[in-house]
Amino acid sequence: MAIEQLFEALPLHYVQHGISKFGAGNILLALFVIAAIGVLTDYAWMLYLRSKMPPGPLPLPIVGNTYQLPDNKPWIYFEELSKKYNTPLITYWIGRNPTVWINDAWAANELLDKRAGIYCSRPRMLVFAELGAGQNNLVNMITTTQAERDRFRVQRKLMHQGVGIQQVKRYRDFQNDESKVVAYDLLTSPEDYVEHFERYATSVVSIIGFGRRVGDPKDPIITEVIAVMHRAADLNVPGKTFPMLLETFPILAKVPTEYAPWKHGLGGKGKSHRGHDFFYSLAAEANENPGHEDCYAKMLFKEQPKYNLRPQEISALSGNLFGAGSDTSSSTLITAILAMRAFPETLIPAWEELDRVVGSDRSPSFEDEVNLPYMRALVKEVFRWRSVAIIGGQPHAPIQDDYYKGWLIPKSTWIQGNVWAIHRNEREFPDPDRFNPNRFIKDSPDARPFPGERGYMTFGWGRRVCSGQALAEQGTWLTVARLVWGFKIEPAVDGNGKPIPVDIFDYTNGLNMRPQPFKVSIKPRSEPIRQAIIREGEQALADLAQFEGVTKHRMSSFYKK
Ligand code: HEM
Repeated sequence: MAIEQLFEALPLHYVQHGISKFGAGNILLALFVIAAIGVLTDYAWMLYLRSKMPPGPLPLPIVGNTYQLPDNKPWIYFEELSKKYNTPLITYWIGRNPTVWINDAWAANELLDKRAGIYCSRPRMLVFAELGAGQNNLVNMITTTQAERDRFRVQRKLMHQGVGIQQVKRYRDFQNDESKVVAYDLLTSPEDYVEHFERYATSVVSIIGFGRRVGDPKDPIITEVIAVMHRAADLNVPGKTFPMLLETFPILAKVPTEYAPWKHGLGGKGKSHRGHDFFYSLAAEANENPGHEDCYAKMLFKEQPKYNLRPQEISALSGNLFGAGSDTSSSTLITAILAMRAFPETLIPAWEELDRVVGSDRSPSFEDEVNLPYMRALVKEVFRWRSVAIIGGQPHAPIQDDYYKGWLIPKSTWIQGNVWAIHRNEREFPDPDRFNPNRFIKDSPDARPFPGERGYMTFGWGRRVCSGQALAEQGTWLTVARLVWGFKIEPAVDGNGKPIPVDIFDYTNGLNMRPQPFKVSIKPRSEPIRQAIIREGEQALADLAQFEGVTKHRMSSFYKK
């Protein structure tokens, strides 16, 4: 920060005057000495902090450990480091910025859940926050001052009014209908399963938010928003290239975008609000449309005077439904298909249970959940096996200095929960890459103690735990149960009739990860089941007709402006 201010405050005429008085060589020498002292002092400070903080590799001056980072999936590397140092926490320096990586469920629970009041903030984030919606978006909100915490509470409350545990029960009918449409669509184009899942997830949040369903998998609201989410997820992986290096050299963010290739593709002054204008326009349009009085956008406009909501806040609150809810939920369903394809033996007990409790004439409903313990365990294992938010979403940050096992965790440090490492710890999940629902069956020899009642940390922690968790859990349960009930998930075959293998490690590199495209055969399990899927699908489409509608807004047109 001090460097930035100095840079900004250095008027040109001082420099010219200095050169004529002392000579360019002397000036350069003086600058070099000052810079060297600056770097050494800074490095001494880094080493001092390092001696107090959880262990990790030795950082270099200025660049820290940045250049030791692997090109891909750094969470695997951090898991290895944690094993190497034999500590649940490690410190890794991206430039001059230390990040504490939590690689163990019990440590994550102790710090982020039990000490939630301390670890409730986010750190200063340039790429994701300051060049975007900043404090207007709940996801980024720093909560170090009382005023910030008060605003955070308002935003969490408003999110809760939309997708809190009690609220999401109201959405079950149309969520169930949209899930029936997925099964119906899989009958005609099973090879497009990714599109069907994306349409389902987007449509559910679109009905909640804007009272409008999304019936066409090619609707730009799906393709454009998911593309933006993938780009954001890629940008936010800790890396040794720009834009992540901006986090450690914030001064570079001040350079005008036209002279700063490292900022291309990010927001910029005057342009960074385009995405927000888009979501605000969607919300305002929904607010003016007659009908669906209980949609989230209308609620926000109703509450606007009471909470003095800024347009950017309305935009972020409603946009988060898409941003946080559609890619995550659809990626989880893709993972479920991969798991079923790679571990077919896990479907046999599920089919036995579904056939006994539900039968072939209808698909499972929310009411069946209580009678389907194996299905419940299978869905929990989907959440555990390959969690979509693989580094726990955005970092947390403590609002004061804190200590864990004698190590210092300074105020505002980046704290990242390494869900990859947490969910692959042999102590809690023996043979962790095996998809094994028995881990979640009570008293099973494969079950192990795990902090918290759910048995996984897929949705984050403490006061920042995912606001949409209840919605995502109920929808994932229902849709996965329906897929298992309805379909045989088998190897696809190539031109020579040979089964096409799948790779359970072949995932994307984003902060929200999903399997790379893979081929699979999805066929109805029996004729009566096929008939039931058609019957229910057609009925669901008729029920959903009340939500048909089009928007005049396109995200791409906002970006072209
Ligand atoms: C499978 C689906 C989903 C997964 C795995 C997931 C996971 C996460 C994770 C890990 C976080 C960060 C938590 C933390 O910082 O400790 C998060 C935050 C958040 N999620 Fe989700 N999410 C999902 C679906 C949704 C949905 C459907 C919505 C909304 C409709 C949503 C809204 C949010 C919001 C608003 C936050 C920010 C909370 C805050 O910073 O206070 N998520 N989510």
